[in-house]
Amino acid sequence: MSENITRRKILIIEDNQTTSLIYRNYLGKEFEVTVVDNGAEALESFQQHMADLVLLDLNLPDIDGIQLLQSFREIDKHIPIIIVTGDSSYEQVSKALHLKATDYLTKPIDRGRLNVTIANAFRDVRLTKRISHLNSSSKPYIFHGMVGRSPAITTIFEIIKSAAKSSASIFITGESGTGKELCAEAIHLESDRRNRPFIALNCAAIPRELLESELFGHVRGAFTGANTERVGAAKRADGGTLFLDEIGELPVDLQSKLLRFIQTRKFQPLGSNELVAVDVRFVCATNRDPHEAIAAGILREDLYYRLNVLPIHLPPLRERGDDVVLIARELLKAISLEENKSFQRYSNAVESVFRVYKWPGNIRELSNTIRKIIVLNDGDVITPGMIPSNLIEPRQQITQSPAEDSDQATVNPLQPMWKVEQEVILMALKHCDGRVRKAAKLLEIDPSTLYRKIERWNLKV
Ligand SMILES: Nc1ncnc2c1ncn2[C@@H]1O[C@H](COP(=O)(O)OP(=O)(O)OP(=O)(O)O)[C@@H](O)[C@H]1O
Repeated sequence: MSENITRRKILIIEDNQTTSLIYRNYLGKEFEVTVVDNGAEALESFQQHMADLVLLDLNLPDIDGIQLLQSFREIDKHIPIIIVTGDSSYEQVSKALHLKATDYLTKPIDRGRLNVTIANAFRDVRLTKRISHLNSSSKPYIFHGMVGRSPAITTIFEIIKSAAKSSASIFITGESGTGKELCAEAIHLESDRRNRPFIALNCAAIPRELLESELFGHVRGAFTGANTERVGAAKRADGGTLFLDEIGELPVDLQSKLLRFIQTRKFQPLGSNELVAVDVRFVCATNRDPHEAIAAGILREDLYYRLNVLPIHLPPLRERGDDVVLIARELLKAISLEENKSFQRYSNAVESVFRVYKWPGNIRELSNTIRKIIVLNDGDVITPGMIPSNLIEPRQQITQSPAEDSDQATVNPLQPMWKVEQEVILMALKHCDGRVRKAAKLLEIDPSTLYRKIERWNLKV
């Protein structure tokens, strides 16, 4: 290795001398560390681009740490900023994460956790750079069944590829229906374990009293009704991947057993005195916010940190831009075939509705909606009249937030012309049950003009 490799720089903002000494001791060998003990100096250092990563204590003598974080983000959107709190107040952490802090640590600082958190933050920056390079070239958009071309999802494809190479545990978060199980399978299929089993256990779908036996198995006679021996998911996954979905639903005492299993790679089936050793890769998922689950005492913090070596957050469908249409088209092909129907495509207006609707149930909701449309209708083209009415709420397609609307109202009592036009078009569409031609007739304009306006403003018909 070259002697001249520049060490990465970490800016530490910490007013407690003992803590900053500990940081120097933990990080000084690997990184070039600069420590400042107040907000003013921190801002000055930051503005001079002295750092590749920032460790920011939120409780500073001269300035509110949250404010400082906000200023840093205004200067640099991408630099990893890890915040440090003394009291792990969820409110403060949540505020900081909302302001795009990369991660957080609570005091006292644990050396292992500090190293993992910093390594993850640097990894994310590397990936972001690779992704922006990839996004400038054309690329396939189906990855192990996951459809998408948006930067939000191609970032995930890259994370999966790089994470699959290691054996480290992976913690997937994301709203319900965002594809967490599909993502876990993709990790397995990308890894060297692909020819060994992928075992998924949905902790929310199994009665609590049966969970331990489902996970670790039991010997005959372990409990009333255990007439035969049962091999649990942990053993069945030997050599492969064990996917624990809805990990927050595991009772806390079972979470301790799982933690021991992860640490030792050994477990005891129910009713047995013998330890069974296996080689498994852990992937787990939750649709809860893990920090909230920890604060609520539902998820053990030590288990979370054990599993969260490589975090993956799946973005909701509404943040994946035009992927919604790409996914909808793939689903149309597959479901039409399954249901023996002849649908070939969506009308432009329907695709506009898909783009504007927020999809709270994400891809599962999209898939269910498309199946419902296909089952209940016939033809080649899916048209607005076939769409369930819950997808079409008045004013939903005007993308301004209510805050923007009210600002506008206080400053200027008159509406801009485009807005008046949008409202009239929406009223007409609503009046005509989304039938564009009928609405065009009512408005005395050409249907093609109306279609163009619907497209341009992404109006929901
Ligand atoms: N990017 C994608 N492209 C196409 N289909 C997808 C994509 N992501 C998910 N799906 C499909 O959406 C459905 C929901 O996915 P999955 O079960 O993996 O979500 P989940 O996040 O695990 O949901 P839950 O939190 O409710 O368990 C599945 O049918 C899956 O095949």
